[in-house]
Amino acid sequence: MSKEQLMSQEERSFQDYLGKIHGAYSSEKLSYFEHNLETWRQLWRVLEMSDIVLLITDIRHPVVNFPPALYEYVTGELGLALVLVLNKVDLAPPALVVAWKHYFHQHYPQLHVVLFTSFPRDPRTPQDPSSVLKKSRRRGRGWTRALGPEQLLRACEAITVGKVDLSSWREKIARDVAGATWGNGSGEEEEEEDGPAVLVEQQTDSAMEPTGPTQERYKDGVVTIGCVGFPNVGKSSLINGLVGRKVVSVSRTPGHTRYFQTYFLTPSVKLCDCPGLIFPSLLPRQLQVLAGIYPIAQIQEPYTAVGYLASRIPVQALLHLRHPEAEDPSAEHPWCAWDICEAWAEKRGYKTAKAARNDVYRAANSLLRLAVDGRLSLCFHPPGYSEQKGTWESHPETTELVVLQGRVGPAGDEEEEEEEELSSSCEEEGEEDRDADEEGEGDEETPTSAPGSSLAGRNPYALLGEDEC
Ligand SMILES: Nc1nc2c(ncn2[C@@H]2O[C@H](COP(=O)(O)OP(=O)(O)OP(=O)(O)O)[C@@H](O)[C@H]2O)c(=O)[nH]1
Repeated sequence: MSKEQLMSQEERSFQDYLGKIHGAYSSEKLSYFEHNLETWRQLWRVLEMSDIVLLITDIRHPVVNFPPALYEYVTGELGLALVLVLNKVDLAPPALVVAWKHYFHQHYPQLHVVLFTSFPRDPRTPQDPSSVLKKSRRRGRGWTRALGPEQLLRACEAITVGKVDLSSWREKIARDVAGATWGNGSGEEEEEEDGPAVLVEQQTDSAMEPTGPTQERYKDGVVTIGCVGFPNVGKSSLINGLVGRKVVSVSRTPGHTRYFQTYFLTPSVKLCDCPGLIFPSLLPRQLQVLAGIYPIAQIQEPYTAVGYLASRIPVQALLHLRHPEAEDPSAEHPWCAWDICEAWAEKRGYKTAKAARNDVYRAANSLLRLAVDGRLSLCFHPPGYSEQKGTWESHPETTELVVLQGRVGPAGDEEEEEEEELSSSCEEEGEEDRDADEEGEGDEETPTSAPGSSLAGRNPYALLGEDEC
């Protein structure tokens, strides 16, 4: 088939596909999903050129980010190894992470499951609740602190056994670990001395040409690892974490990566970063919002999603909110979503421009952003988790994960936190703001402590209810 024939066939099939989906399900039921064929093409091309596919998911809601159709296609039709990366494990209790790992092993036996975080934190150290208002920034050698490269290497060694020499990758990890342990924190200087560690290939039109799934595997002794997943699950951060420094820009705005790029991690390991892509599903709207699938800027009625969040984690306690009608702050008052938004607007000083009333809509958007960013962390459980919680908590892999995270954290000079003015207005998700939204590096502002820390010493994870799944 010529390139033109194939392109037009893809176009037709895609239109058919969209037509069938929209014909079978009402728009209220269907989730927000990718309608741009170019983005799907990038996924197909990345899968075609890969020897191993990494499907990156957010540990807070991994099933939301796991399309079973992709599993079937990659492992069945393409016959490739699929590594499921449960990413951002710093945002979930270790026992829950391990329970999810086993859930996926059990339901999708061909998966290799790897745990990862670019921001490891010692789960034994109680989290300061004022960290809700803080944003972590990574600088210099901070990226070498990622937890998971070693596990990922082991999975790739098991997959490629005898076909590619991955010793250069193993040596790189050893160098990174030594650097992170013995480095003196002035990462940026060291980085410059190291010189460029990776060769970045910008993709041209020819890279977008289909190669067909029969492409030679492990061409020239190089393993190509394709990183795919929903927007905002941390694909770019994971690549930075593997490389050990920032090679890909990271943003909390979903859809930041637009074109796929390849990076040589070592001479025999090539990484390929694919733009995030949302698969269609029948997920309720509130869940789509909290999982970062539905753009917050497009929500007309944010209060139901706030209510969904607040009925699962104690938002008002975590944010030290005072009930708008409370004369006596110690008295118990029933809260509704509107009260929470009103109290948050009051606390943050959000006022409407005209009447200078509390800007409840802005407050609702702000709360949803805190949830999507993971600063108010709502995690979903695999079925049956609550009944077996004790078993998962005492599971040897949980203990291992706690020790591992503790060994990497706490953050040193390489990671800084700063209190952020929480933004929530709709225009902030506009085109021109995307670049401004990119997470910076090297910002040297002094961390500030947030007022009122009576929750200090309490772990917000422990506050999760039992019915979140
Ligand atoms: N807590 C935590 N946050 C993370 C981690 N990895 C990434 N993030 C945050 O998640 C957001 C998205 O990260 P990216 O690496 O840009 O995600 P992406 O999947 O490349 O996003 P797209 O470009 O939209 O496809 C950013 O705010 C990151 O700081 C992690 O391991 N832990």
